[in-house]
Amino acid sequence: MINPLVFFSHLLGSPMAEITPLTLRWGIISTGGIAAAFVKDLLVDPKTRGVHDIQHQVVSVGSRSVEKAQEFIDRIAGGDKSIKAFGTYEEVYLDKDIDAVYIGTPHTYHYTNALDGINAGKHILCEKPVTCNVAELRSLIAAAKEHNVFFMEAMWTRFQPLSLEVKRIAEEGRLGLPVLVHADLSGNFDIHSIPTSHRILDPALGGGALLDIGPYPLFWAILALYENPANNSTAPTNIAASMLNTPITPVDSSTCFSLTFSAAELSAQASLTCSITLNPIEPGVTIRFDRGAIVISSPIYCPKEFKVQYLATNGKIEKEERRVFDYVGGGWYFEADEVARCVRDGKKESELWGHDKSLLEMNIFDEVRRQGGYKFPPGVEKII
Ligand SMILES: NC(=O)C1=CN([C@@H]2O[C@H](COP(=O)(O)OP(=O)(O)OC[C@H]3O[C@@H](n4cnc5c(N)ncnc54)[C@H](OP(=O)(O)O)[C@@H]3O)[C@@H](O)[C@H]2O)C=CC1
Ligand SMILES: O=C1OC[C@@H](O)[C@H](O)[C@H]1O
Repeated sequence: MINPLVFFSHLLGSPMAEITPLTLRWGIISTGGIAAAFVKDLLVDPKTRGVHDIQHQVVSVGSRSVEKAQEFIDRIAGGDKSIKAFGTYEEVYLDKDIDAVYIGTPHTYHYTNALDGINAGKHILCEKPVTCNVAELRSLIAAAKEHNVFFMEAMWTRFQPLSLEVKRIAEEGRLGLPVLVHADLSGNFDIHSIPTSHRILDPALGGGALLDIGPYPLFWAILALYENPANNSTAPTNIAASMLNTPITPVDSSTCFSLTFSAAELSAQASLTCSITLNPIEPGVTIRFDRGAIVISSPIYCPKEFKVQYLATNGKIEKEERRVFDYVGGGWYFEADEVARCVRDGKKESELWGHDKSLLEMNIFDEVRRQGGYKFPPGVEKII
């Protein structure tokens, strides 16, 4: 017989729950900037964000050099002696003490790294963009199904409390249906000062604006338009794109792409831009509806506030509500919590950022690159 107190408090993630939290044991691939940010967040006590049903443990770190792996553990995890430092990624995939692998290498390595982890029977959280092209992604999804493991692109913004609230308001009906999304992510990478071997400039590492920061404006279009029930999960009927190249290497410095959703009940468009030479703008995202707007502050990968504007019949703003979000840590642990819960519950993909959304993203990026004339150097795409 189910004890209702335990049952309901489990659903609420309450400390009253008489359950042992699941500990997800992580192996980390690479020691770069995002791997450091992700691991710092894994080390934040989940109770500080009201999470009591799962927890995280960093078990091993793999780098192309064992010294770098150890230096990473010393710098990020206070030299924790229980964390293993490996000088190859393979040792992480084969580590019997881990459940899941986090991949933080440059874009063009994601396919091979994720495939190696899947083939070793590990659950995978792989940085965005999940692969170079949709063919690679299809192959990874097939491999994950064959090996019966969880697989997800690390689209961390989807799991942040602000995004969950934006989605709730967007779909509750008061604003009507969404009509237009404007979203921009720009970041000045000082491309004239960094080496051409930097991952943001090197085409062999998938350099340029689209693949690195394009996922975020697209994410907001997916959340607001693709996910809207009136869209019935249909892909855009039109994609139009253009790219500006850097004068330094053949990667895009800025990209504009627009999407039209008109196959189902929804008639809506997204106008999306990204740049590696411009500074961020405010607001980063505006979602316009029949009867109002949601206006989201930069940085759009981890916004801390948004405004909801309700329009009167004359089109003037009759009411504006401001919502502010704050939390300890960087905000990457929300995606890690999702992985832990999915693994605990035997799910092979997330309901919030499932394979369909990564496939949509990579299909759109392939088309934007085709229209913009962005080609990877030969051999970079492992599957075409
Ligand atoms: N979700 C988010 O907020 C963010 C996501 N990202 C994504 O994470 C990925 C990595 O970005 P970032 O951490 O900034 O990159 P970094 O250059 O800082 O780190 C990449 C790491 O990958 C490893 N690596 C393996 N092969 C290569 C290679 N040929 N050249 C360079 N590094 C290599 C290295 O680790 P080692 O030497 O230890 O093997 C390196 O430290 C990208 O796909 C990016 O899109 C980036 C920033 C933020
Ligand atoms: O994911 C990202 O978000 C922040 C950017 O600065 C970074 O280059 C990108 O990879």
